This record gives sequence, structure tokens and C-alpha cells, in this order.
Amino acid sequence: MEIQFNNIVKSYNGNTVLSVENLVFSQNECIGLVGNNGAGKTTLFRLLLNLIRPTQGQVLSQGLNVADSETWKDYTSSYLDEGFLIDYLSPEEYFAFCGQLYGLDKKTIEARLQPFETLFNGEILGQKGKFIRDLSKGNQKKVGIAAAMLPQLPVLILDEPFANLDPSSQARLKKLFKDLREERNTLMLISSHELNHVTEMCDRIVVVEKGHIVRDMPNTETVLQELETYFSVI
Ligand SMILES: Nc1ncnc2c1ncn2[C@@H]1O[C@H](COP(=O)(O)OP(=O)(O)OP(=O)(O)O)[C@@H](O)[C@H]1O
Repeated sequence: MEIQFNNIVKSYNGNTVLSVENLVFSQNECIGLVGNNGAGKTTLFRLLLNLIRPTQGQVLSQGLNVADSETWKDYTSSYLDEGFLIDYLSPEEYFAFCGQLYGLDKKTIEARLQPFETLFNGEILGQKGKFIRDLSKGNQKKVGIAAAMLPQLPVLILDEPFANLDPSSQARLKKLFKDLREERNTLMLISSHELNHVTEMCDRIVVVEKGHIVRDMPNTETVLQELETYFSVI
């Protein structure tokens, strides 16, 4: 799997919010995208998922422009925000809906949700009469992440997966991500404001600042300190 940002510019009313000359994400990499509010992280994800079109340039997934080809949808799953959910469904119904898209039967869906049991903490499944709209923000996020991980596709994109989660849930989610990476080859792209989470689980850190990639580095022992210094002084 390879995703490439090729001379990308995204502007709104002449105001450039993202400008990326060349950025490549490759097979099996776990990339942590960090940056302050408004840096351009979500914009980068939205371009990659063809939710918005670049003003200039192309995002290529396996060499094909995501704006022209549908092929990337076969191997890419994502959860950016609650807009991905269907509020009037129960979590079970939503998982069934998402599973069916990928041809998963009921048993397989149940089996694949099993590892999420501790993360769900008895608050997601089996809640009679509770729909997604009735869940807390954190629990809605858990539903969205689990649904994105359900089809076990080679590319997984998650925007701020740790935000709104309590500390135990964050630790449980990290464990799920680590297990996923040990079990299968996945190109994982996650954004986070929480530097310690990304440095704990990613092998490459990309820093976005005011629409530009200002750092792109392998995760080494000194990276967390470097990032903390960087974010405390900019
Ligand atoms: N539809 C739009 N019209 C105008 N400006 C936009 C639009 N969408 C995004 N922007 C701007 O693009 C910039 C980047 O936003 P983006 O959501 O990508 O940041 P982010 O790094 O994800 O921030 P956060 O950490 O706060 O989620 C921001 O200045 C935002 O206001």
C-alpha cells in the first residue's frame, strides 16, 4: 500500500490551509500526525478520503488519484468524526450495516467485536432502546473506531481517536491498535494532540504547522522530548 500527496494545495477563498509538496505513506507504517488546532490535519485526511477536492495537485492511493478512482475504497477504512455514524441505529445495527458492506456475516462481526469488549465497557452493546444518538461523545467515538476496524482493511485512517476517551479507554484503545499491528499488515494513519500516545504507538511522526509539514521523522527515543520542546516554544 502506498499513499502519496503530490504537490497538494488546498485553499478556501484564496486562503491556503494546506500545502504539501510530496508526502508518501507506505505499507505497514503507523504514522502519527501531530499539530496544533487548525494546522491542517483533518484537511489532509479529508483530501485522502476524497471528501474534499484539492485546489491543486493529487492524492494518489496505489498510484491512482482518489478523486478519479473508487478502487481505494476497497482497502481503506476510516473514522473522522460523528458524521460517519448513523444516529438512529443502535450500535449493533450500525456494526451490522458496516459489516454487510464488506460481506461479513453476523458471526464474523460478533467475533471481530469481541476484542473491543473491554473498551466498550458494557456501555455499547446490548443497551436496549439506546441508539447511537443517545451515547456519550466518547462512546460514539468507540463505535466509529470499532466500525472502521471491523473490515480489517490494509489502510486505516483515524482522526483524533484518543480525544474524548477517558484514560482507561485510551490505554485499551492503544492495546487494540498494537494488537492490530502485530496481527496484520496495516498502514495506519492517526492524528492526535496527545504526543505521548503517538510516540508510544507510531513508528513515524509527521508534524503539521499552519498547513505545512514541518517535521517528518522516525520515532526514536528522543522524539517525545523533541516534540514537547517544539510545541512548547512555537
Ligand atoms: N470549509 C472551510 N472553509 C474555510 N476554511 C476551512 C474550511 N475547512 C477547514 N478550514 C480551515 O482549514 C484550516 C485547517 O483546518 P483542519 O480542520 O484541517 O485543522 P486540524 O489540524 O484538523 O485542527 P484541529 O486539531 O483543531 O482539529 C483551519 O484554519 C480551518 O479553519
